[in-house]
Amino acid sequence: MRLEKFISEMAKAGFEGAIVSPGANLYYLTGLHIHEAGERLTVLVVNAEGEYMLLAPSLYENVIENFPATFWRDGENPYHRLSWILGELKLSEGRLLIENTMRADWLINILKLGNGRFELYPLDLVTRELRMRKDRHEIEAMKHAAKAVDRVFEEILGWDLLGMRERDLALKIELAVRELSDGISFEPIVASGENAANPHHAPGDRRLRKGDLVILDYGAKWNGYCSDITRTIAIGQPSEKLLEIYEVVKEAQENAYRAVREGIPAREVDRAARETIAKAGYGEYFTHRTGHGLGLDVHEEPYIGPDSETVLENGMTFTIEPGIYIPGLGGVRIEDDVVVQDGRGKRLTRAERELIRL
Ligand SMILES: CSCC[C@H](N)C(=O)N1CCC[C@H]1C(=O)O
Repeated sequence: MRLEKFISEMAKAGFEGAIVSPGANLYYLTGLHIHEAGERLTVLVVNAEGEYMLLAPSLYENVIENFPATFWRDGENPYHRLSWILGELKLSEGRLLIENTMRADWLINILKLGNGRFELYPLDLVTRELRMRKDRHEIEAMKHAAKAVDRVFEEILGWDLLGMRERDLALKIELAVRELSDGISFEPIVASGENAANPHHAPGDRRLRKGDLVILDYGAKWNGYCSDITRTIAIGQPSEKLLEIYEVVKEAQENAYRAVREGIPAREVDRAARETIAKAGYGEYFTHRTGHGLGLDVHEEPYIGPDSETVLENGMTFTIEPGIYIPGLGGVRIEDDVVVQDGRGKRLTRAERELIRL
């Protein structure tokens, strides 16, 4: 069904075919969950006439059922097979869509096969429009993924965090997420004290101390769909300055959430957060966009930034996660996952947003 829709949109957009490698698009289009195939060439080839063929390593022969596929064995050259498939599907030349995230070695070999006869374009020219609006099954899966991270936050509040290393806390969070879901949507971020001034801090050996604000950013997967939550908690009594920035970020997040409306450009949501932070005098310390789309990928369309033209529609799902990061001092970020429903935003993640002191 999704594959048919994709083929019709691809043809309308003037492309002769597409080459899709394993990942969110392949899963979205076919329901095939192919574990990262590593270096072994695995691609779905589709043409605008509705014909398609999966080329996969023979390791998958027993697990891919009811799907047109051809398998190659270790020792064979898979590109000979791919060349044959491209010929059969009349795709030896022309405008082709190619998976944005394809490995460079596969891409280079495919370009060699084309010998200058392919014009390649990123696949997401077509898939981003299809994937941006979620149906009720997708939203259901995202609600499950969101519930899991809310529950993990409740668990975290019961742990003895004082003196714990960031990396140990990140591992505990990962295990707790895995217990309640299909897995993590990205490696948890635990950023304490001055490390919290780095929005993508990699958890290290620093131990949580009294007076720290600690950013906890983690996500779960359910049926392929992601959640992504951030809460900032306090260990003991933080400084007045940290308490002040916490309140500013909380207000910015609330204002951005309230700004969500069907029919407005996504940049209006970003503006609501950014203006709140700028008015409080911290504009230069809000160094990233307000949010990103969320679905099969943890970062996808619609992006919620100052230049986001995408007009919000019911069924779109994204994060709202403003932050303030002050080098040498620390930082705060508060993030929820939101769906546009009945014309307004509805939070999927619901964990406590008031500052919790442990
Ligand atoms: C996938 S790693 C980062 C996860 C995090 N929740 C996130 O998306 N962000 C943290 C800083 C801003 C935002 C981002 O756009 O990267």
